Amino acid sequence: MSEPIRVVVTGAAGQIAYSLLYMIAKGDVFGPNQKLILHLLDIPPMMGVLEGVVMELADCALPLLAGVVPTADPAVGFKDVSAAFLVGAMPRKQGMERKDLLSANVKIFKVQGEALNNVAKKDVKVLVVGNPANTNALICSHYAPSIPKENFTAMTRLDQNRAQAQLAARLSVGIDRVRNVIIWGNHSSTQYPDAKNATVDGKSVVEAIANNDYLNAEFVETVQKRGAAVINARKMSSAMSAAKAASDHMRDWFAGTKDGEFVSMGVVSDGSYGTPKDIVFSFPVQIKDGKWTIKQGLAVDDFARGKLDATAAELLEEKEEAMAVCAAE
Ligand SMILES: NC(=O)c1ccc[n+]([C@@H]2O[C@H](COP(=O)([O-])OP(=O)(O)OC[C@H]3O[C@@H](n4cnc5c(N)ncnc54)[C@H](O)[C@@H]3O)[C@@H](O)[C@H]2O)c1
Ligand SMILES: O=C(O)C[C@H](O)C(=O)O
Repeated sequence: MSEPIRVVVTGAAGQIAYSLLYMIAKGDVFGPNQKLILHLLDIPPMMGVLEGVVMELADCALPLLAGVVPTADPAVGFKDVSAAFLVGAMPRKQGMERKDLLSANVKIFKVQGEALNNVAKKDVKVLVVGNPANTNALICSHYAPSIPKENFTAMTRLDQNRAQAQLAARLSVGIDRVRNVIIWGNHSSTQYPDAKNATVDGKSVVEAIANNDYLNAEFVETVQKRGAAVINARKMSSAMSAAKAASDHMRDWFAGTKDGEFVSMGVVSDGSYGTPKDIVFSFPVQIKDGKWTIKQGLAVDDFARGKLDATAAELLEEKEEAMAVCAAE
């Protein structure tokens, strides 16, 4: 059993954290042999609720959980952490787009970037879940210049899981038989869920489904709008599935991807696939020894090109607005 690592979850009194903390503390993310000290960061008015979460974590009687640090102070929350789940932010309500949250939420990620810069381990792996996730991750990295840009990622794994589930249902096969579906771009309704490189039992999904109208329209729109559909039904945004996706994202980042497989993560663009540099764009990545690399050489046809350009344009607009909000602080 190795020494405990410190892991922070922000928004620890909120609904995603309520599912996520249990997944982390029972070993789903860092494995069955890795002890943890969980740092739980939220805002001062939520400290009473957080006390209840701390009690429940204790009552789960989890052998891997070596300590819990509840706090409203980012300097304590981010101190010496090896992994950071940045969940804490306002969720959208019915009728809103995720970018409507930008001016309220982006300031949180400026403050937390500065705190990570000052007190976290320099090799901390940061996953931004709070929306608009891609742009918040960019801002967080911008205000943490002593930590490599590669260490900041945004979550599009929920979109990937949704896409995989849609394809598996369409094909009437188990979820684990569908691989390598890609989410390109922003975690927003401009994202491009791409089944063209996906496989079912190692064979092409495009050939198995044999219906390009479905793959280019209904499939894309269902995944793009799934978050809104959950909000319309639950009157609250997705939480259990978001926690599962955050757990999947961080597990793969630490443990690596399987040979021949890739997963989607929002990462700082290096210009791959003709995208603008220095925005956080979701790409297919392969991961080895804790480092991700963008999967190169996949075909991008004219249809896909239009989708990639549209989602990149939205990210450039969000970046400009976010930088202006932070500069005005
Ligand atoms: N990327 C994704 O796929 C994805 C999926 C689902 C939800 N989300 C986003 O995740 C965020 C959280 O969703 P939720 O349902 O858990 O919301 P929630 O309102 O239940 O919880 C958010 C928590 O964050 C806390 N918080 C606010 N400001 C904070 C700060 N400065 N520091 C620390 N904590 C702070 C709040 O007090 C609250 O406890 C939202 O922005 C939501 O839109 C993203
Ligand atoms: O859609 C939302 O606002 C929440 C989350 O980003 C989701 O995709 O479910």
